[in-house]
Amino acid sequence: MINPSIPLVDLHRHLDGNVRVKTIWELGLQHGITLPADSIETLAPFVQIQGKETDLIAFLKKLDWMVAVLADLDAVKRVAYENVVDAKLSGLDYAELRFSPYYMAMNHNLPIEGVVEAVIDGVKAGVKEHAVKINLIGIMSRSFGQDKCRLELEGLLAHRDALVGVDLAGDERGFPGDLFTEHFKRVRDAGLQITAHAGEADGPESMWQAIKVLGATRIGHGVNAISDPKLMEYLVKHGIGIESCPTSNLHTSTVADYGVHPFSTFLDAGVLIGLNTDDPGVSNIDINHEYRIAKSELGLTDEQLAQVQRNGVDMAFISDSERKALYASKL
Ligand SMILES: O=c1[nH]cnc2c1ncn2[C@@H]1O[C@H](CO)[C@@H](O)[C@H]1O
Ligand SMILES: [Zn+2]
Repeated sequence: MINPSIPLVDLHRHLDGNVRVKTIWELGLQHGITLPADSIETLAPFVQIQGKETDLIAFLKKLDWMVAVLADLDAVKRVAYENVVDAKLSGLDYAELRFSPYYMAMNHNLPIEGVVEAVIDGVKAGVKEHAVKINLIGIMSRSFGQDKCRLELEGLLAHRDALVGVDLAGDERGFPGDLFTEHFKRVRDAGLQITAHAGEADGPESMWQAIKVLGATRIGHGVNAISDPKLMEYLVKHGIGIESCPTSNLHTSTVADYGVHPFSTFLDAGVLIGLNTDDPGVSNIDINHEYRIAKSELGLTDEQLAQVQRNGVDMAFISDSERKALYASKL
């Protein structure tokens, strides 16, 4: 299913949506934080999807316990470190881990910039011990509004050199992209790449905005593009990458079931589309699961799966020489 001669990548993976249940439990104990359950087993349903949620907002609530236990910067560092270990354990050659420093900081009033530093430190420590290539994408969590996102951006830009890009995540419907026009101008001025969650909880207009107003060259999810032929054409013509996360789409009720997921419509149209996990801890999946689903439920052939695997490498926020080296590492 996964072609061993092509690098395996995951470009859409929330580090703060991938905290191990055991770690939530242990950090809760360590810091005297009251959790909604009295064992690891009974805690799991509070942080992992059971079946599916009614919408994106309900899904996102599952992440709240993952950040509720981040009582100090050591906890943040631990979570970042474990994310690298998890990426390695799932067989990834390269991952882009994204995180929202304000969301991680807010429960215990941690310094936003300190959270960014702790994530960078944790990832560095992980990479040192485990041979896997990792880059970081900073998130602005739109659900907290323009001002909080400004603070978040400042914390991120203070460590601009440790990042490859910036993303916009959270409540897409309630907080449209154009609220963050100024923010993304600063991101572009800083020379960082841009991806944005769009076409997940809202329609094609939200994707146009992400591309034309914010400057996104990749789109997270983008499921709803298929209702706009002009947009589909634009994606192909301009090589805009779609970071698809099918199981997440099922869990947020963005699609009713795998059978109606438009993944192969994108592929057939020639859109650069890849497979990713989104929030592996919340969805209780890994990247292998997504490739299995793509074959058994989305109906992709082995050839198409290989194309998707290469698409991931081709849309990664890395330089051409890094891309070459990544491909060469599998030959
Ligand atoms: O599937 C998703 N769609 C939109 N936003 C998301 C998704 N998963 C996580 N986040 C958001 O990303 C930030 C944490 O990294 C949080 O704002 C969380 O709500
Ligand atoms: Zn996401």
